[in-house]
Amino acid sequence: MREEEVEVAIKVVVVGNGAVGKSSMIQRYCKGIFTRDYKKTIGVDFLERQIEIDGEEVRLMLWDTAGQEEFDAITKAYYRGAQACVLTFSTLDRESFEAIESWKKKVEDEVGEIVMVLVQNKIDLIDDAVVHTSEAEELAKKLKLRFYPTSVKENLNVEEVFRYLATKYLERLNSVVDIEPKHKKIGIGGSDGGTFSLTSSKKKGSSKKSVLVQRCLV
Ligand SMILES: Nc1nc2c(ncn2[C@@H]2O[C@H](COP(=O)(O)OP(=O)(O)OP(=O)(O)O)[C@@H](O)[C@H]2O)c(=O)[nH]1
Repeated sequence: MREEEVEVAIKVVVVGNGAVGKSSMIQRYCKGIFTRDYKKTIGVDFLERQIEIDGEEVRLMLWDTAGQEEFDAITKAYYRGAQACVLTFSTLDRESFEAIESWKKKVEDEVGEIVMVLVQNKIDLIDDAVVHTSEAEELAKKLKLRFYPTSVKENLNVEEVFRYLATKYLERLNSVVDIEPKHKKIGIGGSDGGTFSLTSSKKKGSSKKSVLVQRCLV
């Protein structure tokens, strides 16, 4: 077992109906760009970005999944091992809002209960909205999720969404590491537990936690 401090890696899946802005959100967050072109995601894709939370390095691996049902069989396989999820719908697409609970279920059926957030994208087009923010807030309350209205185009709240997920995940991780006996292998996140495993190696007298995250994607 390695003793040095190892970064935490978090697999985040971004889900929601087609054309709600999932690929755009990931591109904005990881590459700082926005494009008007719509190119349907076929299957899955992933980008990553490293951030710091309370002095801790966190690597976010953002998995972009196709919104169309025809790709369900492929995308479901990629939910495995996810530790966080962005449930996305569009301000201009009522169906995408109504599909949120089924997206949540699809993810939870694969990985169990993980950190999630509800996102209403394209808020820059609020004048043409077919879903009101108050309805989204109500849904978030019902599902016990944090809600963020975002505009990927205007770069509004995108950073906040991913920072929230990472912070929440670290909170859970740290509380699990604190209560686990030393040197015991633990899993957090997906119910299959097979994609990531964490080994606590907290040293006596050391206030700093050292968490080994092994990445073994299927
Ligand atoms: N006005 C506006 N347009 C956006 C925003 N986010 C994305 N779009 C546009 O919406 C369209 C669809 O965006 P994508 O990111 O490809 O959507 P997706 O959810 O990945 O779609 P699938 O790959 O089919 O699942 C593109 O034309 C984007 O430019 C936003 O915040 N505001």
